[in-house]
Amino acid sequence: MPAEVSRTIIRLDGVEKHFGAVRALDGVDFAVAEGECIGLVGHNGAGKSTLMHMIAGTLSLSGGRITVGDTVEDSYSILRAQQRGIRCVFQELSLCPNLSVAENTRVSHAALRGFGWRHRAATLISAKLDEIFPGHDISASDIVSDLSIGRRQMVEIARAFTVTDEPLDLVILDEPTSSLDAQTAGQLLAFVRRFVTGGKSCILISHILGEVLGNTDRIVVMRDGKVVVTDAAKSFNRIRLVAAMGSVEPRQKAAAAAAIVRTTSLERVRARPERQTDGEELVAREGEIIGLAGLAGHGQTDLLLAIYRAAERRRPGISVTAPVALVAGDRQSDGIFPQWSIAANIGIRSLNRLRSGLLISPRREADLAQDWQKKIKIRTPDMTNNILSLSGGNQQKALFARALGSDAKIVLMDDPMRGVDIGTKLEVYDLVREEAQKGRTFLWYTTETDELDNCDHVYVFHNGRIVANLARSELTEERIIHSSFSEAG
Ligand SMILES: Nc1ncnc2c1ncn2[C@@H]1O[C@H](COP(=O)(O)OP(=O)(O)OP(=O)(O)O)[C@@H](O)[C@H]1O
Repeated sequence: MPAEVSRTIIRLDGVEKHFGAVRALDGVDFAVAEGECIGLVGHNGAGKSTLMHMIAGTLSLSGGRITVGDTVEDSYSILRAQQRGIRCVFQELSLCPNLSVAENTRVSHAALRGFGWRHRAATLISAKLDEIFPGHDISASDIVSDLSIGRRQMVEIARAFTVTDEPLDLVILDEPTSSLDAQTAGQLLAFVRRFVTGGKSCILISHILGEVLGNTDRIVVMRDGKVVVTDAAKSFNRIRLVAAMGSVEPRQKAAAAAAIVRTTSLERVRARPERQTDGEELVAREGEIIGLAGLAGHGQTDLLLAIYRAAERRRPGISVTAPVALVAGDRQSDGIFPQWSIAANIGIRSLNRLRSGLLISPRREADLAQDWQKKIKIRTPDMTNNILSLSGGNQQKALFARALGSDAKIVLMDDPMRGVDIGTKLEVYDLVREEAQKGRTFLWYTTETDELDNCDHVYVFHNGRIVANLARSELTEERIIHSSFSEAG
């Protein structure tokens, strides 16, 4: 990026944001130049999303100053940001579920009105989906609630890049690849490079450090509400980046390689996907960590949910022999109870243990919550705060605590590490392996190939069927991708 000649799109000076006692932003200076892609990284709760809310105008400042172009903005707002060509794709998706993809496009473009607006909206969004995600199978007439979370994320991203009568200079992408499989994420990152090469700007927030190192021009590291390091992306490697975030150096490969001794072959789950016709089944035993892999939306989540339901009520083709807990991947729609405290959200799966007589003991609930707050570092001053006061990654940690803190012998994980920072991820991997050693069974769907290193063996899915069963020694990215495109017999 030729910094001296580039126009500054937006500048923040000494920006503060307080939520009660929490200083989410504590004097942040930050600027975006024309034609650059900035990578923004930091631990869960570091303040990344809050900073993006400032730039997108969705939250007001507690202190400091915002300048867009040459204008100091005194009453900056979401409307003003849009007029100045600034858009944001937030972590929590904002599409209206009961509307179609085209109708959702109309919602963010007032210019799409009058006769034939529906057709114009459909053409606009379809063209952008084709440009960013060639080969996608989303129709403009699809109703959003019928789409998988990954496809919803694709629509939300494509919509942010559509242009009618308002300018478009800067797009903020807050963990945009969290629900996308590796191939779709690659399409998006390639598009982002084309976008910035064309003179536009992007801010990319991601916990997948390879994405940031490989696709951005400049990296900004946040820690506890402050910007602690800003430098050219090429001056970082993984070790420097992880150190700047204040986390430990990744060691999962070595740890995962540690021999896992199985003492029993007690079968816990046996499940055949509905569309499986060749007799192949998923089998999970006591103390095993079983991976589910393949392109997103190819039946992995469906099978986990079927197993979850089978624990309640018999289903053909599935046998489950012990209590089950689920860590949902889509925390917005089936994970958290938004009206409840963090502690209540964690305790809900352990009510029997928390009961004192007929009532839930607040003391026991608080103890359980505190114990897990320490174990996986849920960043909050008070576990009785509402769950929505947590950053996205910390909400995800609370869902982990709910499942691991329960008495379930079988834990189903539906791509649960999305949005969890690298330091915590490694601790959770250790925890999962420890729990497996003690006899728990894990079924773990993940879109991050690295995570499969923690598994004893991995079932690869394609078109709703198991197409390969790979032992840990056979696991390579190429092998998984190759299997992902093959057909079951
Ligand atoms: N509405 C709110 N009420 C109270 N506290 C909040 C609210 N929103 C954010 N916070 C707090 O502000 C801090 C920064 O949160 P933020 O969401 O910006 O973090 P983040 O870096 O985006 O984290 P993650 O990687 O988990 O998404 C956290 O301590 C969070 O709990």
